[in-house]
Amino acid sequence: MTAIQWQTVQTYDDIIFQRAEGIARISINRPEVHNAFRPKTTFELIDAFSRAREDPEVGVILFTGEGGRAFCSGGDQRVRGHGGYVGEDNVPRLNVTDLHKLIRSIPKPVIALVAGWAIGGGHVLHVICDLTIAAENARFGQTGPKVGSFDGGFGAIQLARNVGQKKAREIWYLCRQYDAREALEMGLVNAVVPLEDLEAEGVRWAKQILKMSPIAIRMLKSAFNAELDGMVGITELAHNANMLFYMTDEAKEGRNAFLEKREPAYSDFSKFPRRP
Ligand SMILES: CC(C)(COP(=O)(O)OP(=O)(O)OC[C@H]1O[C@@H](n2cnc3c(N)ncnc32)[C@H](O)[C@@H]1OP(=O)(O)O)[C@@H](O)C(=O)NCCC(=O)NCCSC(=O)c1cc(O)c2ccccc2c1O
Repeated sequence: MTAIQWQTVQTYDDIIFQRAEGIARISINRPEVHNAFRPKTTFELIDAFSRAREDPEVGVILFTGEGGRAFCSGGDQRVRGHGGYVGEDNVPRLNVTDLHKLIRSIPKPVIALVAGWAIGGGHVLHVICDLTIAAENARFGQTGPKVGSFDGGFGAIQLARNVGQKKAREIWYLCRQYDAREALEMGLVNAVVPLEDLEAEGVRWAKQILKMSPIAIRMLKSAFNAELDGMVGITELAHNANMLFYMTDEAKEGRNAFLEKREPAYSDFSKFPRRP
């Protein structure tokens, strides 16, 4: 049972976006196809995640799928066309890349709550999340080489960071499926709980994180990413340092001197120590 009263934030066709007590809940709502995503689903997810990012009341995001039988089964193969997934505008695209980058860089923890299938591109989505809590009925795996696809981005590289190179290659080369216990053993998920407790457990983890320092959590996510994300990761960490610097009197002295049009030299930084 979930002891939380979710409020709808925004209404969409393919997803549900709710919020309560500092937690956002974003859920794929296409249970008839095991929550496979089409371009519209992905655009809606990007919109909801962006709103959750901008919302100062939200500290943690739960990412899940409706129906209890699937988190997500990846790209909707019925609309897979020539060079991508085809949306209502008839244009083929792989817009899930933008969702991957957003979940990666959003400065708030994203927790995947996986019931049932997390497979193909749906598996990649949980791999990218900061944490994963699995229900006992969860099943994990990649299908790309079976269905003529592959994800050489976070789907391969972050997976290898999570479970090690040998296991990641096994998962991709053999396209086997793994149950929740196996997933826990290999470090693919953080915890396994009964299906009926999944959401409550996610809320419990989120509430524990919400008690922590938001800036400490933000800097940690940024630091974990920076090691792996090259110039983009270092840029995010560096700009978080900017955010902290802008909070100091030293940085404010520079801004004030400019605004006050002080002459001849703008700023007076002499009172600020040069620390060891
Ligand atoms: C997940 C399954 C193993 C479940 O099998 P099960 O027997 O339990 O259920 P059904 O197969 O009967 O499924 C019920 C119902 O759902 C439909 N369905 C399931 N998955 C999809 C799907 N992905 N697309 C469309 N429809 C789906 C299924 O057809 C049934 O409908 P009915 O009308 O027949 O009742 C099994 O369903 C399964 O293997 N699913 C496919 C998993 C898969 O291969 N996914 C795609 C992988 S590729 C991908 O996701 C991908 C997407 C991207 O955007 C990328 C972008 C960039 C790089 C790579 C990308 C990428 O790899």
